[in-house]
Amino acid sequence: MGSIFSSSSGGASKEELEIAMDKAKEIVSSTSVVVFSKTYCGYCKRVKQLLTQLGASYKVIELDKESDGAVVQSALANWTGLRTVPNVFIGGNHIGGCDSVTEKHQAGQLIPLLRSAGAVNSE
Ligand SMILES: N[C@@H](CCC(=O)N[C@@H](CS)C(=O)NCC(=O)O)C(=O)O
Repeated sequence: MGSIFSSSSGGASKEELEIAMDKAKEIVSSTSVVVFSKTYCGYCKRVKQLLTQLGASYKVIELDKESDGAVVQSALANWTGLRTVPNVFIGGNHIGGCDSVTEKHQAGQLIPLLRSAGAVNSE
């Protein structure tokens, strides 16, 4: 039985957090690029636009549309230390939020990461 606070990010039970963590890890390990996002989040839109512009294939999990989205967000925070969205993973590695993705792109590191993850063509 879930906690009565299970819909809030701060009140998930240990079991709910473990289930959400397993789910997040399964998605990250089986997908080359994952953006944990919220539909109304401008930073998320920026990241999704950049990835689209670079021709990358990526999976988006809109946490505000998932019934367990708040718990998944808490599990991601425990795992990565990042409480906000977007929360981006490439090739199974944690990249971070919009600022980190943008910095990597400006440093010329994003496209190589996307290539080695098989998310863009590598010619
Ligand atoms: N500096 C962060 C900003 C991200 C941010 O502030 N995201 C907001 C949504 S637009 C957020 O996650 N707020 C808390 C929440 O929605 O739980 C980044 O570069 O990703």
